[in-house]
Amino acid sequence: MIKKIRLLFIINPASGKNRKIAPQEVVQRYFADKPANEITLFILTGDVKKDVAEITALIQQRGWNGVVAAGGDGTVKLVAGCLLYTDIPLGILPAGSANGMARDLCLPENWEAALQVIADGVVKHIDVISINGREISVHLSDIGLNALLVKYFERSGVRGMLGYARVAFKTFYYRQQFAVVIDNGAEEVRRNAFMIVLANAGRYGTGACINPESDLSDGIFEVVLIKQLSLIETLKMMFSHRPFNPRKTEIIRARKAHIYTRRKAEFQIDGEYIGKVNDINAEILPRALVVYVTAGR
Ligand SMILES: Nc1ncnc2c1ncn2[C@@H]1O[C@H](COP(=O)(O)OP(=O)(O)OP(=O)(O)O)[C@@H](O)[C@H]1O
Repeated sequence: MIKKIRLLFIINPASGKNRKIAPQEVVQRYFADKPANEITLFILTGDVKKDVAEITALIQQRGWNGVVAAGGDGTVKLVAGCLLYTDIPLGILPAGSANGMARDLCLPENWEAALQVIADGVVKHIDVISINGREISVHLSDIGLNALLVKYFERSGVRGMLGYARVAFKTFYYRQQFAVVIDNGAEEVRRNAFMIVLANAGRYGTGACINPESDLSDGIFEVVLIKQLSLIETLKMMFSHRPFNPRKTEIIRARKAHIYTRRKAEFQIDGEYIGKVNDINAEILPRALVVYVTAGR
């Protein structure tokens, strides 16, 4: 008997700026010869509050087999927030410009192959980080240098690798160290750092490995401190995709952490610039989210 699946697709029309074909076309084409399946499309409007309210209501209305985020990490985060503790699996159609979470889950970049992963129905429970009790981070959040890069990048409107490199050099030029106190319940650590990462996952969308200890289902997250930063090191991490020099980083494992910076610093969550902060309470929500994964991974 053919298994019937009922899927809700949340599509971000603004993700992956330069794409030639809309994800909904690929979804409709993929399911055209599978009429037993029921597909519903929801196109995000950009009004986050309204979108979240409508998606939450839709999720509660019907028995979905899965809800798919078609977009980048920001879209994945938005949909994940609506699915926490529901046991409804989250699928990812990597339609963003960088797709860090899809990469960390080793999902295929090709959309038909990514849809096949969802149709295959293999799932895994993963952790999520709660931030200040009102936000979640599924992938990587950080304070300092990279958040400044995200801010410049969002505001500059530039696209593509060359535009990214230009903004990255500008960010690097204006880098600043700041004093930070990190308390994970077991110890209080005082350091100077250029950047502090709250890492559920391991790699940025560029492929740069920031957290070699990443395990999405281990019930802990890593606080990664970048204490020294040279241009060569940064380029190496961005383009060779090897982990950052361990002598210049420090990794603190935590279930809960309080992070305090004397001076306010830039903050980003899953690729979205949040603003300046100096006080963050982060806590792991173990296995709060179910995701579709490639069989055998
Ligand atoms: N209809 C829309 N118009 C404009 N912006 C939108 C719309 N829907 C969602 N957004 C915004 O898109 C952002 C999320 O984009 P997302 O991160 O998924 O894509 P991306 O930036 O292309 O990908 P990546 O994070 O992989 O670089 C959110 O800030 C969200 O508010």
